[in-house]
Amino acid sequence: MMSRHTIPDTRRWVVKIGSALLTRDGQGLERGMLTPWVEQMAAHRAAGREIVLVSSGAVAEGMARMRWRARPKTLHELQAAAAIGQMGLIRAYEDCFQAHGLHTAQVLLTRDDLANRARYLNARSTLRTLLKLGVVPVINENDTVATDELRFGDNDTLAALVANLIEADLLILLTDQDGLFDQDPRRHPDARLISATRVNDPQLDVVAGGSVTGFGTGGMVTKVRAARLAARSGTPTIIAPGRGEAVLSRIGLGEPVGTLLIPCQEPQAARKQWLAGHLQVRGRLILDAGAVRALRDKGTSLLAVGVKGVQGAFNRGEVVACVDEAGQEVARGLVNYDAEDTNRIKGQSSARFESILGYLDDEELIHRDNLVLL
Ligand SMILES: Nc1ncnc2c1ncn2[C@@H]1O[C@H](COP(=O)(O)OP(=O)(O)O)[C@@H](O)[C@H]1O
Ligand SMILES: N[C@@H](CCC(=O)OP(=O)(O)O)C(=O)O
Repeated sequence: MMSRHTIPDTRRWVVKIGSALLTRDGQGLERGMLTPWVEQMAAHRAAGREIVLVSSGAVAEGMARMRWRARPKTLHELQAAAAIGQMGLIRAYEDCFQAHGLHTAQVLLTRDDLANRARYLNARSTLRTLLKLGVVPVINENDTVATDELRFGDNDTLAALVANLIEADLLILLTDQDGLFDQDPRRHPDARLISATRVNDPQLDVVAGGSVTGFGTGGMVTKVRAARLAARSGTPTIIAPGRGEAVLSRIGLGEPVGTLLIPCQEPQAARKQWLAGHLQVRGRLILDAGAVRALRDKGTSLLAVGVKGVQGAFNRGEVVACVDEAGQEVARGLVNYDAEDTNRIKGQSSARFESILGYLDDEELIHRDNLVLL
């Protein structure tokens, strides 16, 4: 099993710096704050590690520049603040990394970019190319265009999906606390730090609370969820204190910093991770009990004969959720027929597809290679 001892051998890191840490309670960015992190990341780069940075703080920096004291309420003001602040964020990182002879690249992503297969593959190749060129990508959500339904919302989720995208060896979430505690240390001064546990530890759902500062988003809830997402590519997560002395250097040495969340499954194939990380599905297929058993226990493809109902308007090749009769999601996958044709062939064996539809594309409704169990 992986442990702290294996961390020094990790090569590709995603480091996320959270809003709560960067904003200094709404005062905006201060370059001096970035200096130690950048210095340590540059040292890791020089030692052969690849680093992708996910940085929050655009909205807060935009607010500070416009001298807005309260977080704006309307979406367009928030998006304007993000656009203003992102300039400062990127400029600050560029200056700091340049001082170490390193180039940076700005990458702004929306949830849709990772949900669309072609754009996902493009983002992956671009990031890989940047890493090969020795550049440090600095990623944030593209807040200017992201609408509510299309948002990651918090950068923990974004960082985890980036870790999946590039199959990172380690995800580090730098925050304003020493790590994950058994209760929120802001409210309970006697809270105790959890040093390491597996991502499927049910205790995690009990202890992780939300964010209370008004600057961070999601708190520990989204960090635990991010660790579980990252685990799909076999990537362990460390939630660590951004203000801790030499925090990134110590993590690289395998020292017991923060909270280590350990994956407990074999890494999934990249295509399956993409499916599982898909935050939006186009439709739902309601399966009978036999089909649920076949998917879960036998790892088979989904056949139309086991489908009782079809919901949503989806096209061939889009992602749909497979739910049991109680509505619980069992799996998701890329469907081989559009919603209208799926409705016509549901409950039927593939031998009848041609007479019903006038053509036969695939015998399976979802092939097992394009299906991931949840
Ligand atoms: N069990 C817990 N352990 C540590 N912090 C917790 C816990 N539950 C809730 N929190 C809160 O999570 C906050 C960090 O999350 P957040 O504000 O979203 O930061 P960031 O911007 O770094 O993502 C902490 O300031 C803390 O108040
Ligand atoms: N994209 C937003 C950050 C979202 C956010 O606050 O996330 P987090 O750092 O996880 O609390 C920004 O740059 O302001």
